[in-house]
Amino acid sequence: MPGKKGYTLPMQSILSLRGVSKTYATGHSALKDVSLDIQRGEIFALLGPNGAGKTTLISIICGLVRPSAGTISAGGHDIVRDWRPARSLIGLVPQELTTDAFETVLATVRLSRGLFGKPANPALVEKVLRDLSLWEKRDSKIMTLSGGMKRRVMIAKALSHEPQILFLDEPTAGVDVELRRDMWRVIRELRDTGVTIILTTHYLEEAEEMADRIGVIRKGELILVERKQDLMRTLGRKELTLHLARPLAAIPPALAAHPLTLSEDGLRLVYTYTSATPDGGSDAAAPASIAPVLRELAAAGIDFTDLDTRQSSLEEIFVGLVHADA
Ligand SMILES: Nc1ncnc2c1ncn2[C@@H]1O[C@H](COP(=O)(O)OP(=O)(O)OP(=O)(O)O)[C@@H](O)[C@H]1O
Repeated sequence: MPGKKGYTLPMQSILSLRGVSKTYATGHSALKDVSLDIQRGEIFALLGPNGAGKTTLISIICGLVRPSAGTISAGGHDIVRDWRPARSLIGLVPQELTTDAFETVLATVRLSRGLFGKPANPALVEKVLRDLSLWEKRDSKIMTLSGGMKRRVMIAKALSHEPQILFLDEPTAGVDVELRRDMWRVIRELRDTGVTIILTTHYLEEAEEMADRIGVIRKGELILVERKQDLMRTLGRKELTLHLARPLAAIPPALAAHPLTLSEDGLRLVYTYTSATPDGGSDAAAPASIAPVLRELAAAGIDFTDLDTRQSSLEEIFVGLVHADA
C-alpha cells in the first residue's frame, strides 16, 4: 500500500511472495512468477477458473508443496528457512473435510492445537467454539453435524492455534445461500478480531460481498490485484437504457460516434460507458459522461419516456478478464 510519499510500507504486509513459480514433476507449470503482498487485517479474495493454480499457491504458502522458485515470508519469517515460526502464523481451512468423523467437536479442536505444539488452553478453545456457535455441540460427534457445522469445525481447528493469517479454500462451496451468509458473517467477525483472511472462491458474489482486495489468477499467472472498489470502478461498465417515445428505424448518423445500440423493435437505445474518470477519481464525475449523448439525443429530436441504468457485476468483470485473449 503506498505511503504518504508513495513508497511501500513493509511493516503492513503480513505475507509477502516474490517470484513464486511451481512446475510439477509432470512438467506442468502451475504457477508463474507470482509476487504479492497481503496487508495485515485485510480480506483478500483469490479468484480464478478451475486449474488456475489457486490451491497450488495456498499449498505452497502453507508449506504443503515446495515452490520451484521464489521466496515467501510470513510475518517476516521465510517459510522454508524459518518454517516453524512462519507456519505457526498460518491457519488453513482446506476444501475437504479431513476430520475424524467419530471424534467429538471439542476433542478434534483440542487435538489440532496440540498438533501445532501449543500448550493446552481450554479457555481459548472454548472461546473459538463459542465464537463459531459450536459450543453447544462440543460433545457431538463430527459425523452427526450438518454440513455448515462441519465447516465451522474446520475453521475452529484452523483457529485453535491462534493463526494471524487464515486461508479458506472455497469456504462456502456447496453450501446453501443461508449458510453462506452465515459463513460470511463468521469470516467478517474473524477479520474484526485482527485475523488476515485469504479466501479462494468460485462465487463471485462472495468476493464482491467480502473482499477488500481481489487477485485474479489465470493459467498460473496473477494477472491482476486490485482493491475491489477500484476494480469495479475501472473495469465495471454501466449501461444506460433509454425507452423511446417513438420507435427509431436506425441510429441517426449525428449520434454515430457514441457507443449506442438500438433494440430490434427500435424502442430502446442502450448506451454503454465506463464509470472510470481519467484521473481514476471518484464516481461523482461519472454521470457527466452521459450528458453529451443526452444533449445530442435531444438535439436530434429523440424523446424518451423513461430510462434506467445498470452496472456490471464482478461476475461480468471477471468473465471478461479471464476470457480476454485466453
Ligand atoms: N500434484 C500435481 N501434479 C501435477 N499437476 C498438478 C498437481 N497438482 C495440481 N496440478 C495441476 O496444476 C494446475 C493448477 O491446479 P490447482 O489445483 O492449483 O488449481 P485451482 O486453481 O486450485 O483449481 P480448482 O479451482 O479446480 O481447485 C492444474 O492444471 C492441475 O492439474
